[in-house]
Amino acid sequence: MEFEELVEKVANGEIKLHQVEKYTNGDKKLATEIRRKALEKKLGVKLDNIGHYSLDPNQLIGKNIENMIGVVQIPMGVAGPLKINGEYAKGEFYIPLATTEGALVASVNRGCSALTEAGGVKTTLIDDKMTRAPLLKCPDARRAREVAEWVKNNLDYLQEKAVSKVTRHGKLRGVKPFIVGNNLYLRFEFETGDAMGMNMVTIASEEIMKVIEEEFPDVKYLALSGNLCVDKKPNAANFILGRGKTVIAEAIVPREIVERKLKTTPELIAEVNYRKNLVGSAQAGSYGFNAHFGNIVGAIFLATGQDEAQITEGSHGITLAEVTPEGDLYISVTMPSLEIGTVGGGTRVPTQREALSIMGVAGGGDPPGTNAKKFAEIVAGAVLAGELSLLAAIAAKHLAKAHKELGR
Ligand SMILES: CC(C)(COP(=O)([O-])OP(=O)([O-])OC[C@H]1O[C@@H](n2cnc3c(N)ncnc32)[C@H](O)[C@@H]1OP(=O)([O-])[O-])[C@@H](O)C(=O)NCCC(=O)NCCSC(=O)C[C@@](C)(O)CC(=O)[O-]
Ligand SMILES: NC(=O)C1=CN([C@@H]2O[C@H](COP(=O)(O)OP(=O)(O)OC[C@H]3O[C@@H](n4cnc5c(N)ncnc54)[C@H](OP(=O)(O)O)[C@@H]3O)[C@@H](O)[C@H]2O)C=CC1
Repeated sequence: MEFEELVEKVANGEIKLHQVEKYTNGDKKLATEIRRKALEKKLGVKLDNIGHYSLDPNQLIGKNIENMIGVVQIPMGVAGPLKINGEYAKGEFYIPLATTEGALVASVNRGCSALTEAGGVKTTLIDDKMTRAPLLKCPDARRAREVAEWVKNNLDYLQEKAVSKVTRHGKLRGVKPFIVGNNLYLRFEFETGDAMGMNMVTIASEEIMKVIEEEFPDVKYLALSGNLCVDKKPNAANFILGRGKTVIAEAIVPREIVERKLKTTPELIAEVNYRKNLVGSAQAGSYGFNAHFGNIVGAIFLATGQDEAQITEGSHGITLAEVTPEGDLYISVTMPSLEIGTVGGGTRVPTQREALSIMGVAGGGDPPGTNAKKFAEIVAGAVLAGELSLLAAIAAKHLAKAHKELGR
């Protein structure tokens, strides 16, 4: 069939959007063009910019996207250099940020400048795991408790019998059972190397369920995700137990730098932080005891091919600010659930992979897991820079002015 005829048939519904590849000999780039042209025709709109891209749909469709019609472009800026004294990230880093919010990159850049001049950010990884919590319906709570005990005592067996069959890097390292009435939620914890790990742990958890169904025929495996994982929703479980990387970034910023570069004082930053980020957030019932983790996490996620829905949990966390006995500023960010990876998912899209390469974290680490850990430390450092700058701007009453000048 000719191009125009195919466009017409897709526009009038004779060929469904997801069936176009059947008529292009599997050429996904051509199918992408046909879908977009058909949509233009049907809706009477022009989609020229969406149709302008360097990515190859043949590499993306079937791995990263379905019904592809083109690409959305988000401007990418860079903040830095940011000096990080981490356990995995050591040195000065530039941070790619994809955003359309004017003043955001300038703000993170200012934070990087102040922190680097102050000697850098110290980062500490507290925990690293990806979780999946299948749901089992048991005859009663007592049976649920028995099953949970069996699972706790048989992790090595489950690793060997189930997990190792479907992944090399995925390792079952723990389980936290929750019982509600006759429902059993098994929150499995896995190491996932450099992958964020959701596909890996989902596939592994299904294998585990097969073993459990065999072992406990009276127990009904009902759902692979029982919502105690917890994926892509604000929640207390991840805030308390952690998910993905749990990471802390901290720094001491000398008073002189706070006054010169941030136009305020350590005392005012500490007071604004206490009354806004701690008291204000408590009153709001928020899991974000911070000013804008979501801004920096979101911009880095979009730039580097992370799962954008997990910005939700990335926005959880606490910012602390206090004046040291020497009169300088101590500031820290504690991020309980930063779900990120440097392999898999959107990280293999060429533009996103280039963004990861700016930080020296594209692909798998040697040994596996070290690249993702390094990336987590860099993200936490960037979040600290963003918090410092925004808190300072609010303390100095510069927020509205900054957004008038850079954001409209
Ligand atoms: C805008 C600034 C940085 C000006 O800050 P300033 O101190 O007036 O700027 P400056 O010209 O004196 O320069 C100081 C440093 O800022 C950086 N800088 C300065 N200008 C630029 C620029 N154009 N591009 C890149 N970097 C820039 C740069 O690093 C420079 O130092 P240097 O490196 O030159 O030694 C400051 O006012 C600021 O950070 N404001 C806060 C803006 C912000 O954080 N916005 C985030 C979004 S707000 C939001 O979405 C969340 C919110 C607020 O609703 C959450 C909540 O409820 O709290
Ligand atoms: N399935 C679901 O329920 C959900 C899926 N997602 C999506 O899942 C995707 C991410 O899943 P994820 O599991 O991270 O990625 P992948 O599914 O791509 O799994 C990672 C792959 O990389 C391989 N690998 C090679 N080198 C390494 C290394 N150094 N460290 C770790 N793995 C390595 C793994 O092999 P091996 O396994 O043999 O170790 C595996 O095949 C995203 O697209 C996300 O949007 C998000 C939420 C839920």
